Amino acid sequence: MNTIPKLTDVYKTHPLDIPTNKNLDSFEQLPDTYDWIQPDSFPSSLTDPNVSLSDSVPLIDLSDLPNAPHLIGNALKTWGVFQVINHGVPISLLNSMESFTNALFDLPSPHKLKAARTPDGVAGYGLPRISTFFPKRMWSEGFTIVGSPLEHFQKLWPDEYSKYCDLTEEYSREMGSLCGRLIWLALGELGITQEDVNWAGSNGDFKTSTNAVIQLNSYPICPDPDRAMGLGAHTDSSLLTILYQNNSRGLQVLREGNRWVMVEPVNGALVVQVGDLLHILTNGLYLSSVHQAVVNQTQKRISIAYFFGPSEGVEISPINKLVTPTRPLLYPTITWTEYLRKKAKLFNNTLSSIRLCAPPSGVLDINDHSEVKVG
Ligand SMILES: C=C1C[C@]23C[C@@]1(O)CC[C@H]2[C@@]12CCC[C@@](C)(C(=O)O1)[C@H]2[C@@H]3C(=O)O
Ligand SMILES: O=C(O)CCC(=O)C(=O)O
Ligand SMILES: [Fe+2]
Repeated sequence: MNTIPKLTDVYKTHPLDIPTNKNLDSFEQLPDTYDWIQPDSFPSSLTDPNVSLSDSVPLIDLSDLPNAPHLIGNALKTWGVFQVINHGVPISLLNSMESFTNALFDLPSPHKLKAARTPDGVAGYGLPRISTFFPKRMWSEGFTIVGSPLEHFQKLWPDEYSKYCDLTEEYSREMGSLCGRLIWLALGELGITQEDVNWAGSNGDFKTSTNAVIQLNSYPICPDPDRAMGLGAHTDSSLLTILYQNNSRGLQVLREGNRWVMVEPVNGALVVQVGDLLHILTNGLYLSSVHQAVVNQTQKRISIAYFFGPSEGVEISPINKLVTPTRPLLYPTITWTEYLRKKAKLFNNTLSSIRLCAPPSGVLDINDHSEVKVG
């Protein structure tokens, strides 16, 4: 029988033992193993006076009904990312998730290691798998939640695990419905209706056909932030990622394939990013956002990424209506698990490795990551 691999089993065929970071708070100087100094990297609006500061990621008010859909479509075609306010997710929930994330990373290292990710697993405490693609270590810690976090939370908080399980479940529910809303607004701008996406479910709410992963990130204060890197340049594999960042700069997005732009924190806003699978679904029309997280010397930073993707077994391929004589089929059919397995080996070259033909001329190809320099 041909069984469909579960998201939690995706790395069973490609286990990786990634050493966890030492307690980063204890360093007064940047150790050589964390020294990224990047002479060839793209300029950044923070460090390079030639990079325009007026270039800022679109900020969209979701309650601005006549205009929001069009602004979303434009942002995803040109940036692959925008910030959203009036999104309907209670600010109190965002604050609670922020406190919970701080509580998790503030636990002593040996305690956090009780919930360490196994080499062939997806969930738990540790450095993201992408760290193995970079020659130097990343100045961060992560914790990944897939499905129920019960087992891990029981180890971290034997007395309080259930309140944290309830909190992450509520967060997942709210983020899932926001993702559903945003996807339909974004697809609607391309003339796509529910009939064109048969896997979205009979009422189009994606409830039974999607999966979610929550990634908690922590970036401790760094003694030499200009030489270090929190999370190296990458795209997300999801359809859509919704990122909450506390009031501290760090997230940068690659603009027009040649410069980094800081995503300025806005109170209560969420950052919405196109992932590789939405890029595939829209036959390359929406750009998968290339991004990285830098660190700073004054404030600890946390972020919470919600990756919204199709369930195991759902096959993603470019929507028929978006394949035309002038825009031929760019990608083959693929599931999220198949894609993640390829990405575990090919990282930023995964999209270009499965591309069926060159993108139409005149179309900016920021998703050809073979040019992304990582220092
Ligand atoms: C479903 C997933 C997306 C993700 C890989 C993972 O299996 C679990 C963590 C996710 C994350 C978070 C940090 C950046 C990233 C590129 C990584 O290495 O792990 C993403 C992965 C992704 O989107 O490809
Ligand atoms: O911390 C950030 O701002 C970025 C996090 C991120 O890109 C991720 O978790 O995939
Ligand atoms: Fe990311």
